[in-house]
Amino acid sequence: MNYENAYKLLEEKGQLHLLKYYDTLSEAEQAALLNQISEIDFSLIDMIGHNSSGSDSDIAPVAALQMDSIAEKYDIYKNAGLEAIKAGDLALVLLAGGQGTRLGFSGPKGTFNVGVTKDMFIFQLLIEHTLDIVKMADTWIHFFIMTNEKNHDDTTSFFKEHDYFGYNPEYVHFFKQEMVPSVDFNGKIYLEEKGKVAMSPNGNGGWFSSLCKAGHLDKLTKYGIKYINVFSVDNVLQRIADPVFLGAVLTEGFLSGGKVVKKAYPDEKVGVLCTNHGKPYIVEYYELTDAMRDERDANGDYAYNYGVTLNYIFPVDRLMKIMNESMPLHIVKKAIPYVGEDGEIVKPSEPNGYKFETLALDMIAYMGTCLPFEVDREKEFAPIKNATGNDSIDSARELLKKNGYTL
Ligand SMILES: CC(=O)N[C@H]1[C@@H](OP(=O)(O)O)O[C@H](CO)[C@@H](O)[C@@H]1O
Repeated sequence: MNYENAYKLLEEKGQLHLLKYYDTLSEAEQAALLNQISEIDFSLIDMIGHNSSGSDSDIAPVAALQMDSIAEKYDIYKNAGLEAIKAGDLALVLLAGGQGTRLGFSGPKGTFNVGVTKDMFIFQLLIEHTLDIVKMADTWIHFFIMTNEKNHDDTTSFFKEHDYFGYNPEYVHFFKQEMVPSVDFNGKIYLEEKGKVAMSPNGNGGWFSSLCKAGHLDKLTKYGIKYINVFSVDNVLQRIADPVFLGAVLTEGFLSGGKVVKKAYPDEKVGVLCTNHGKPYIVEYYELTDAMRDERDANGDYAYNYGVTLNYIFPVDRLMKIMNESMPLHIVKKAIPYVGEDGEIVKPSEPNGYKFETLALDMIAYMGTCLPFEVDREKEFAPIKNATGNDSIDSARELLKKNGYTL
């Protein structure tokens, strides 16, 4: 895109301020800015005021497949899952494109070292968990890793430096999460630097379209992959490619599944798997009303007592359908650093605009059915989200120790 075209487009969209410092930029910076402008999806900005989440809902709880029932059919599930893994039906997608702002760690989250006396990187732990299954199934499992524009190079070089922690590099595939612009409360796109539009990852629901845009759809087809186990980078204890989970989804006749844990307390920051108009649905913790939080079932237990761990199994054929659907867009208030009136960079501590996100949990609604599969939180749920307190490095270290890890 040349300057004239960019000018015309921005004038039409009411975003001409993005060129305010154009003349002061070097040639390379000018080219980079024009390139960024050419990639902006302006239709997002028209959605402000039309947040499509949370409207017209009819929410009801669903019963989880609990650990005691799973134990009874453990061998049946495990064998069914292993058979599918051996047949090459399962691939993995690690969501590592987030910005990790809450943790206050500037590198890619997966490169964070939870070890104390020795190195134990988050990526390393996740790969080691997967290697357990690779050995059990005696087959490599395709391992896709979603990064973002900002952490991609650091992530890929980290894996190379550490020899992929023993994984077969031919089975590791990286792709970048798409970026969307951040805007002020009036829909004006922010500049992050004089020659740079403020962009942020498009939320974890964008992973499948980003995977496809990166050209990996061919691989899914070529390798005959039928299911994808998608999971977050932050839970260092989670079981990945878990044959028991996959086997339960398959044998119980569900189209998808989500691992859930019994909530530690009613306000725990986990999404709850339920139904909306009879279809599987997740109410995120910040959308859970007090009435839902306190509702009891016939046994006197909390009705929405199970939270998702962000570890799902999705069927590839349904994911392909989603590509043509427009996923609900969450317009989220955030504190966005920007170039102020005087040209200086401002770092606000309070929200000053919106970011646009689609969420992985919204994909559930397109899956037909979803099995809430209970796992033991002491053994499988150690998310690292914050620097201290709940879901922190400290709490994760405690849980790792309880599970026999020497840190
Ligand atoms: C959008 C999304 O997927 N949110 C997830 C995710 O929460 P965050 O606070 O966004 O990290 O991880 C939680 C589990 O740690 C899960 O319960 C929740 O639903």
